[in-house]
Amino acid sequence: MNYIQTEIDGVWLIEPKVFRDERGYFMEAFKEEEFKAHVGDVHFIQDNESKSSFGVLRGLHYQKGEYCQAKLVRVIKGRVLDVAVDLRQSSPTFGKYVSVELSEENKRQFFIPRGFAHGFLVLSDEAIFTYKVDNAYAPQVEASIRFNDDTIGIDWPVAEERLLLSPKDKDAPLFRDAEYF
Ligand SMILES: Cc1cn([C@H]2C[C@H](O)[C@@H](COP(=O)(O)OP(=O)(O)O[C@H]3O[C@@H](C)C(=O)[C@@H](O)[C@H]3O)O2)c(=O)[nH]c1=O
Repeated sequence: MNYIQTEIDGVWLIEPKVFRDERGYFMEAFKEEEFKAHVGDVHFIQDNESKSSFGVLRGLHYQKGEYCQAKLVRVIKGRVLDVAVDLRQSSPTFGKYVSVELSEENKRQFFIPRGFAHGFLVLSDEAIFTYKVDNAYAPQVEASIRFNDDTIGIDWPVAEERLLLSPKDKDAPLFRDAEYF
């Protein structure tokens, strides 16, 4: 696997080695020791999966305080634009974001450490998204930031009229009202 540092410290792009033959392909999707050596000692405790159709935008999500989560995300069907927003107040990239296209074809993975908000937009007809998290789901402290907040200025490649968001995400607070880390 190739571990590539992104422009935001702590956010990684991971490219698995894919072995193709006449049967199809094989790849190692997660290797704890290797992950630890490159990225750090993250103990994942839960795997999640969601399916969404074109234009679905989930995010920007985070869990507050001690329930914050690191996420290792990937796409097993379709194509998405995945985005991580730095909420770490002492970080030189506080308020900045990094985005990457993840797809069934490129099989890239994206690691988002604790202290970030995360979201993704589906670019294919359908996408199945799967991810590991290192902390328990805690609905009492889950929070969203508005996907089109001007301060963050994410360049989403689908027109707003075509987006489908949950009511909670549509009315999410702005970045200036978020809880930072
Ligand atoms: C995230 C989550 C949701 N749920 C339930 C709550 C709810 O009834 C249903 C759908 O939840 P949501 O609308 O929050 O699902 P969704 O919008 O897909 O939320 C996810 O979005 C992406 C961008 C992330 O980064 C994730 O951490 C998570 O916040 O699933 C769980 O039971 N466990 C979980 O870990």
